[in-house]
Amino acid sequence: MKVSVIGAGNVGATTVQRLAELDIADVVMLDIVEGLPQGKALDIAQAAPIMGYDVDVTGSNDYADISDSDIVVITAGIARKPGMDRDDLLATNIKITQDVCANIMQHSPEAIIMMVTNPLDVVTYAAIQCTDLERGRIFGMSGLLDSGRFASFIAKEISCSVRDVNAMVLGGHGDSMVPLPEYTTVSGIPLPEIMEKDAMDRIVRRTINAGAEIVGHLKTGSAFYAPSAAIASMTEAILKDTKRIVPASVYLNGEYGLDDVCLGVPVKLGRNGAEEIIELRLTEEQTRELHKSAETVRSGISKI
Ligand SMILES: NC(=O)C1=CN([C@@H]2O[C@H](COP(=O)(O)OP(=O)(O)OC[C@H]3O[C@@H](n4cnc5c(N)ncnc54)[C@H](O)[C@@H]3O)[C@@H](O)[C@H]2O)C=CC1
Ligand SMILES: O=C([O-])CC(=O)C(=O)O
Repeated sequence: MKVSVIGAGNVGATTVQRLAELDIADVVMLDIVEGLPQGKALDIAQAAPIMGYDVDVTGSNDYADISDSDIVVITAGIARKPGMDRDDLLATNIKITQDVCANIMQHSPEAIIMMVTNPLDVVTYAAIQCTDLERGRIFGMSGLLDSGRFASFIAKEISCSVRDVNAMVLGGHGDSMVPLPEYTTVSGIPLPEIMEKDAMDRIVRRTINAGAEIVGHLKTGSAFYAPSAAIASMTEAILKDTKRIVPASVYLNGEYGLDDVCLGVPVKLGRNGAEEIIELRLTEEQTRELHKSAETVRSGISKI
């Protein structure tokens, strides 16, 4: 099997490292900067005998090298700095995404595409417009990351193992995201039964702001360890056809009462990508929040 990662920056290179360590597919890392993907790929390949993985890791500036990929992950684009919103990246990253998608269509048209570049939901919509892939074969990673952050804050708050927390965050990957405490459990126990409302509200707010919190610390860019973990985990679910259910940004065609927009909702991941959209029974308030989030994404889409 073969996975190509476009963009050899923080998210791209860390994703390649994680994928290599999973030992599930050969990996090609591509970037426009000459030498960058080659150097990082060599470094990761030289860790193979020490870490014990057998897959090939190569770096390239030539799209011919991504041919016959099973999955292409797109991380190419600029990242935000303190004081910026993800939407501030739109103009630059849409152009990059259009260029990258045209190249993928030329060199690996059968691949499943996972978008990562921000602003995630708008960029995913733009990528869908540039490709003629079946729905489900192109989607964005964000909800698994946001849910992971939510789960990590919950585990810290109640001092329990993160392994027992199963969190759910829907909506756009931005300030309008919709963490769902009612669909979040700790060892099967619904979160509202074991956490005070004040604490829950505080953790929800921190989850929504989690990307910006890291940007504020790093100053030079944004998060990449947890994002790459989410990408690698989703890639593994697809390659191994595990049918994991995780939130991801997909094109909605009537689901949740929404049309012609990309938004984070639970999907089933398998060999054909996001194979099924799961429709949760939301309360009126949750539905209102999800629709508000869709409006925010739509306003970005109108600027493409
Ligand atoms: N969906 C999500 O949850 C997350 C999304 N992101 C987004 O991922 C993107 C990448 O972030 P980082 O890796 O931290 O940035 P980075 O700046 O470290 O790396 C970006 C890489 O893209 C490359 N690039 C730019 N234009 C290109 C093109 N036309 N073709 C190929 N490569 C190109 C650059 O040379 C650079 O190496 C950003 O837009 C960031 O906002 C980051 C974290 C989470
Ligand atoms: O905050 C950012 O710009 C990067 C990102 O999407 C995240 O870490 O959630």
